Order: sequence, then C-alpha cells, then structure tokens
Amino acid sequence: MTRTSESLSPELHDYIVAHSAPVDDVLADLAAETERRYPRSAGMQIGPEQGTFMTLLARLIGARDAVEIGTFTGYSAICTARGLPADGTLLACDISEEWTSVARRYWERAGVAGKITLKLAPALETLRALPEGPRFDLAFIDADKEGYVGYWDELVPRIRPGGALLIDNTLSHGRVIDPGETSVQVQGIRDFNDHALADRRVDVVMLPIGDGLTLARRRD
Ligand SMILES: C[S@@+](CC[C@H](N)C(=O)[O-])C[C@H]1O[C@@H](n2cnc3c(N)ncnc32)[C@H](O)[C@@H]1O
Repeated sequence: MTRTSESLSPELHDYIVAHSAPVDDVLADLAAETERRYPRSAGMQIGPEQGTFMTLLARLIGARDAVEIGTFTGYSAICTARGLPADGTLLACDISEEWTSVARRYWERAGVAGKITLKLAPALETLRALPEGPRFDLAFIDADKEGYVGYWDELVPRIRPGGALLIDNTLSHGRVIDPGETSVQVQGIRDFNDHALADRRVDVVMLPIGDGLTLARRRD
C-alpha cells in the first residue's frame, strides 16, 4: 500500500494513485530502497501522486529553471526535473551527504542527472549567495519547518512573474489547528502559512495533497 494522505483511507489513496499517470520502476525502486535503508526517515519522501503533480505543474507553467530546498534521497527532484525541458536546470539544496548519495544514483538512472546541480550547505546560505532578481520558474520548499519563512523571503523575489512556489507539509499532519500543539516545527508552519497568505506578491492556495501542499503563483 502506498504512503497515504491522512485525510484519505489507504484504499482511496491507492485508487487515486492508480488513476494518475503510473509511477515507473525508477521511482518505485527509489521509494523501496529509501524505506529499506532509512525506515525511520522514509516518511519524509513525497508520495507518488504529489510527484506526478509536480511533474505536470512544471510542464504546465513551462518551467525551465527550478530550485528545491530539501532533497533527501531525490524523489521530488526526479519528479521536478522530469517536468523540465532538456536544457532545464534544477538547483537541489540539502545538507546530507549520505541521503543525497542515494539521490545521485537514482538521478543517473532516471536520466535527469545532467539537469540537477546539488548544493550541500545550509539552504539559507545557498539562497543568499544567489544573484538577486527573478531567475527561477519554480521553487519547492521541503526542509526544516522553522526555516520556511526565511526560504520564502529569499525565493519569492527570485521567481519570475507567473512562476510558482510549492511548499510541503503545510498541514503538519493536522497539528496546525491543534491549539495544544506548541512544537517549533508546527509553529514554524503556522507562521509560514500566515506569512504566505499576507504576501501581496503572490496568490496562494492550500491543496490537501499529501501532508498539505501550498501552491503560490507570483503575480505579474
Ligand atoms: C522532508 S526531507 C525532503 C524530502 C524530499 N523532498 C523527497 O521528496 O524525498 C527534508 C530534507 O531537508 C534537509 N534539510 C534539513 N535542514 C536543511 C537545511 N538547513 N538546509 C538544507 N537542507 C536541509 C534534510 O537533510 C532532508 O533531506
């Protein structure tokens, strides 16, 4: 049974995955290896329907240059890179040599390694070192939750008008609406959700995909 959104029964989630573009062997093998090697961390990986959505979104907006904050074993990077044209680029940011060594192998196997540059450093440093001004069509944020507002503030000015940002885990497994939940991670997500909604440079919608996926479009 595939990883499920908490608001869906496992059976309904499987139905959704079965009626979306099929997941190929590369992604299936990557998900299986991640589960086998890192059973306690594997839940960080995005689900198959989210991956398909990300590929389609990249194609829909004609993205060429993308950036990802939080790569882990590389699943979301493959999905984004597949939505980019042959000369497209994806800057993948992470701090784990071990987890991203798995990613590199699967990027080769997926035939997308040539599009991806991996930067191993705290992502805020990586973003601050980038030239200012719009240079990306698409951004995906999926790293430390306390850092989301900081990543957002660096990324929004670097997204072209009409470009998109995707932000993962914005429902925090439902804990965003639990007043008794005071962890810094959940508070980081709440702060981020309020911050993004108040930002006049974008239009925002929260989608109940996976653990909550916020989609923002940079206004023209
Ligand atoms: C939720 S996982 C990413 C999952 C990935 N998008 C996927 O589809 O498999 C979060 C990742 O963020 C990375 N991370 C945590 N803090 C970071 C930081 N300050 N800068 C860059 N990456 C960070 C972790 O090493 C981890 O690989």
